[in-house]
Order: sequence, then structure tokens, then C-alpha cells
Amino acid sequence: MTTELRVLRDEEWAVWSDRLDLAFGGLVQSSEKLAIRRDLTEFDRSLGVWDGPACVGTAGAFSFGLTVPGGAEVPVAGVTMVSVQPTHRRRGVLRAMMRHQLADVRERGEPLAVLTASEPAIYGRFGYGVAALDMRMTVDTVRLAAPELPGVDGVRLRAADPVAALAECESVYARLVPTRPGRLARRPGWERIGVLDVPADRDGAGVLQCVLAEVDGEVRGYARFAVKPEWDAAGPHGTVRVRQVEALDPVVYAALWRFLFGIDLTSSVTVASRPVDDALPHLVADMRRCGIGLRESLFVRPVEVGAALAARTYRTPVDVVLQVADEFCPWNEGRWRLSGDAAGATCARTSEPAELALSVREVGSALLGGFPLTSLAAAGRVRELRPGALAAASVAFGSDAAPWLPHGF
Ligand SMILES: CC(=O)SCCNC(=O)CCNC(=O)[C@H](O)C(C)(C)COP(=O)(O)OP(=O)(O)OC[C@H]1O[C@@H](n2cnc3c(N)ncnc32)[C@H](O)[C@@H]1OP(=O)(O)O
Repeated sequence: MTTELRVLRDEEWAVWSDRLDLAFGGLVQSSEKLAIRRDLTEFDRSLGVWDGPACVGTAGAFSFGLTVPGGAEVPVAGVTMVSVQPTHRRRGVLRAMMRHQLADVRERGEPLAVLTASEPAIYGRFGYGVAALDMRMTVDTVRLAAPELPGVDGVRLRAADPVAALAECESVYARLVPTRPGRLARRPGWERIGVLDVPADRDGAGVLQCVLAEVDGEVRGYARFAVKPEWDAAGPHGTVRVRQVEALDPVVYAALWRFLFGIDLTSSVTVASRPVDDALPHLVADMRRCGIGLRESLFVRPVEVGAALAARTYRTPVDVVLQVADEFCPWNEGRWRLSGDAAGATCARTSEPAELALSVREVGSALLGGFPLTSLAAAGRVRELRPGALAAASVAFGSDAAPWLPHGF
């Protein structure tokens, strides 16, 4: 098989995009979705693999800013649109694209690549580690009283057209970006995905709705949702499907949930993705009725391990020598001395004896503070070479807010 891997050209986009959809089962995408995909495609960082005239592999990357513990925004590659045609699978096409892409990310000076995976088993071999979880909830709003907090009555809720309210919602979103590791700053155009409302994708629910939450005339939160009406012999039991709920403070957050709980003719609220330390389970009397489930979401791949570790702050002072293994990006291999605290960090090559040994994948898993080094060690993935080093580093790598990816890409 002779294939050519090359950067995507404008005139190749339609067939490239079509092959991508085919590898995911061939569902026909709406013209609105395709228009947004095309607008957001960064051609100079999109790859196609061609077998003669046939496109057999696709991969892309979005230029994002990722919040890390301490609040800094790090430029990252958001790896996406990865596919290999069934006729060419398991012959190394993905591996070749990953190699090319990570070299390019390095050249651009981005210390991290991030992604969400169709199948989590694919990306560990390329140095990606799971760094954040999604908490989903199916809340029984018949049995649970709505959230209350002092001050919620002072929050004014206003229904708005989701598209017309985009700018107000985006300004809330932008203010939230530095507040939690895993949040993404993105280029203009991304906001349109949040209000995409294609009838064929509604799965029985009604139109997308938006409610803005105001305090003293300032928009401080919003919820986007759709209602799926259902009726049986006992009466109505519709579902409120929350797409996004964002708030700048706890009272506004509680007010939005109180509203969502109270929508007539519904008996449950579902939300697919909230941080694992979300307030909602603590705002109600019976957490079990929140129907909580967890799933991995964000994978992180340190591309320049020293720069990645130095970009964040540490919860407690840390001074540790890490022995890092990285077969796929060998420039990261070796010993790194990480010194840091809540004000900042440095991480440089060293010849001092190693205190912890791990692969770059575990660095990715621990980087945002979502998974303790002690858990990874218990799974045999981090080795303690100096007694005491593991516990101290594990505490230092923690994060006040759990990492969370606010949306897929
Ligand atoms: C970020 C995103 O876009 S996630 C979306 C990923 N895309 C999809 O899921 C669409 C459907 N699947 C596909 O298109 C393809 O099967 C891909 C892209 C997952 C794999 O492409 P391939 O060209 O077959 O992978 P390639 O031959 O380079 O395999 C590299 C290694 O990954 C392994 N691998 C590939 N796919 C999988 C998988 N689904 N699960 C576990 N391991 C896998 C291979 O066995 C191989 O392992 P090795 O290093 O031990 O030899």
C-alpha cells in the first residue's frame, strides 16, 4: 500500500469531511453542522491520508487555550476528526497521522495536545492520559425539592432566543474559562455549536430554549435546554434535557436549577456533563435521586513535558525529580526536576537521582489535578523510588476545582 499523508487543501475538504462521517457510520450531517465544521477547520493543521484519489485517513486539530491549575491559559492542540477508512484500518495509518501531528504541535510551541476519544483504548499508546471525568445526572424532580439558597429570589430569569442571546452567554462563558482546569478558550465561531438546533437531531425533544439569569440587570448565568414531552395513563412525565448551564456564582446556579426543576409537565432533568465536584448533588436532599454516572472525558498529552509541568501551579510546595518515559515522543524522555508551589513552577532536565518514575501518559492524567498520583501508583503506573516522594507530590498535584471539559470538540 502506498499512501500519501499531507496537509489538507481547501478543494479536498468536501471529500475529506465525507470520509470522516463514513468512518463514524455514515450518518448524513445537516447542512448547518457541515457549514460550522468547514468554518472551524484549521486547514494548516488538518491532515489527509490519500491512496491515489481516495481519502483513507483524516485528522484535525483546533487551536484552543486550556486552563490549568492556578488559572493560566496554555495553548493546546485540540485533536479531532480522526478517522481511517475500514479498507485501510490496522495498517498504521493512525500511527503515522499521530506522529506527524505531534511533531507539528511541538513545532508550534504548544506544550499539550488534548482530545476526547471515541474509544478510550486507542490513545494511551500515543501518550494521552485521561485527565478529567464528566458527571452526568438524571434527576428525579418529582421526589426532590428544587434547590434553594438565600438570595435566589433576587435572581431574575428571562427567556431569550438562544441565537439572539449568544453574545450575553459567551461573555459569561469567557469569564468562567480561568476558573477551572480543563475549561477551553476558543476562537470565535465555536459558540455557534452551543446553539445548533437541527430538528433531525432533537430525538423527540422540542426546540432549544435559553434562559438568562440576571442580577441587578447584569447577565450572570444561563441555561440552554429542550423539553421532551411524554405522556402515559398516569399523566405527563416529560424530561428537561439540559444542554448547558453556566453561572458566575452559586446563587445564580441554584436559581437556574430551581427553574429547570419546576418546568410544568416534566418529572426529570437530565444533564450529560457537569464537573465531578458540581454543587447540584449538594443542593438537594437526596443525592441518590440525582442519578449520577461518571465517564472519562478529556485526555491530555504532554508534548513538551517540562513546559507542561511548569505551566501550572502546585497546591503545596513540591520539589521532585521525575523519571519520564515517552516512547512516542522521545524528546520528553529522561529526568526532570519539578519545583513549584502555589505561585508558580519550574521544570528542567536534571541528572539528579529520580524519585518517581512514570510515563508521559501518567503526567497527562495528573496534570490538571483530576487523578491523584497515589491512585496511578496503586494501579502500578507510577513507581516511587524515594520513600515519601509519592504522597508529597500527589498532594501538590491536586486542584481546588476538579478539572472539567465544558464541551466536546
Ligand atoms: C480524537 C478523535 O477524533 S477520536 C475518533 C477516532 N475515530 C474513530 O473511532 C472512527 C472509527 N475508527 C477508525 O477510524 C480507526 O479504526 C482508528 C482511527 C480508530 C484506528 O486507525 P488505524 O489506522 O486502524 O490504527 P493503526 O493501524 O495506526 O493502529 C495503531 C495502534 O492502535 C491500535 N488501535 C487502533 N484502533 C484501536 C481501537 N479502536 N481500540 C484499541 N486499539 C486500537 C492498533 O491495534 C495499533 O496498536 P499497536 O500500536 O499495538 O500496533
